[in-house]
Amino acid sequence: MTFSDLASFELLLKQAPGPDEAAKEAAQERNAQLTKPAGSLGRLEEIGVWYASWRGEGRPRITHPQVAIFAGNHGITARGVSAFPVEVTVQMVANFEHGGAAINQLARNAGAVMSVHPIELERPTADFTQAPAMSEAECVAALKVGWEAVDPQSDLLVVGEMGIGNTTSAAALANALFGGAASDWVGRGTGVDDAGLKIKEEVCAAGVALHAGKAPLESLAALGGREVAAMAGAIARARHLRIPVVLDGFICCAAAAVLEKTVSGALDHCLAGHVSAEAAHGAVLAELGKEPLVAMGLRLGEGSGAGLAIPLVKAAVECLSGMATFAEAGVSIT
Ligand SMILES: O=C(O)c1ccc[n+]([C@@H]2O[C@H](COP(=O)([O-])O)[C@@H](O)[C@H]2O)c1
Ligand SMILES: Cc1cc2nc[nH]c2cc1C
Repeated sequence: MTFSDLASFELLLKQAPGPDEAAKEAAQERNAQLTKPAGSLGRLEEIGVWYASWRGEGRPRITHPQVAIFAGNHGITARGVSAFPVEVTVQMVANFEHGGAAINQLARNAGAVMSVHPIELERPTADFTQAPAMSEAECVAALKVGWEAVDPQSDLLVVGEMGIGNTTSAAALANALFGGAASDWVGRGTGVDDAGLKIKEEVCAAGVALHAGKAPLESLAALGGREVAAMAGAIARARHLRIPVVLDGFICCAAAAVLEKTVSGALDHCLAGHVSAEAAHGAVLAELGKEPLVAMGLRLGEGSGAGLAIPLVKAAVECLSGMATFAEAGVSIT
């Protein structure tokens, strides 16, 4: 299964499998018999049943979580939209590869295997206030990096990103997808001051105006970045492989939103891992109808919020599949 242009990628999105209703019913039935008052594990119960429905098993386990980190560089960094220099992208890729980043610790903490995918860092995207950030072919190539990064053997996926300037790209994408004003979607990213925030707003508004009226996947090419497209590709592939996904912060969710806006329900196999401190992340989650698992004020990206949430998803599945039923434990119901 593959794609060669945005139209064939869209077709794949439309052909994606849905949840397994028999597995869902089996998990619900099992959940109802476990040694606890009905509903007393709260959202853990919902998450366990949701996970079972995507895996097609009434009593699943999570043994092979995967964290895939994508990196890209952005032409709009020349406009002064970040608190950090563009070289930090490649430097952080080296840090990921050497195990020194926050996500390395969070992935290990979660028992996840981590892969790092720098995408043509030496060739930044075009400044989207002047031209589309990527051609269709460049966007398709980046979608494919994500598509191919997913290990078919994994049973939970986190996608994360690294890309100086990408909160501006994500803000423009969210603005194009959801409407409103640039000021609704820009935030401080790595920590820009008020002057930087104003530049971000202008850059976002100019990009959205230049590329107005495009379909969501075309907006991804016009306003996104290579790491943004790769995350979208990975999330779409995970759906085909029935691998549930934990979404990360603002940039990850902007990438995911492209899929949802292309095909409604395209993110039904995804949970929101956390709500980032980036100003508009909550609004993106609200648009996607996702309730975050964790709200701890993170605004790092690189998959960190989702990595932090993996153990919660594991906990839900362990309870569903590992607990004894009332009958097995000899615990009285009445
Ligand atoms: O995930 C988030 O919500 C998030 C919020 C703020 C910043 N980031 C990270 O910071 C970088 C982008 O910030 P900036 O200021 O360069 O646009 C990029 O590498 C992201 O991983 C990520
Ligand atoms: C140091 C640093 C680490 C990051 N990790 C993800 N985005 C980042 C941005 C910066 C600046």
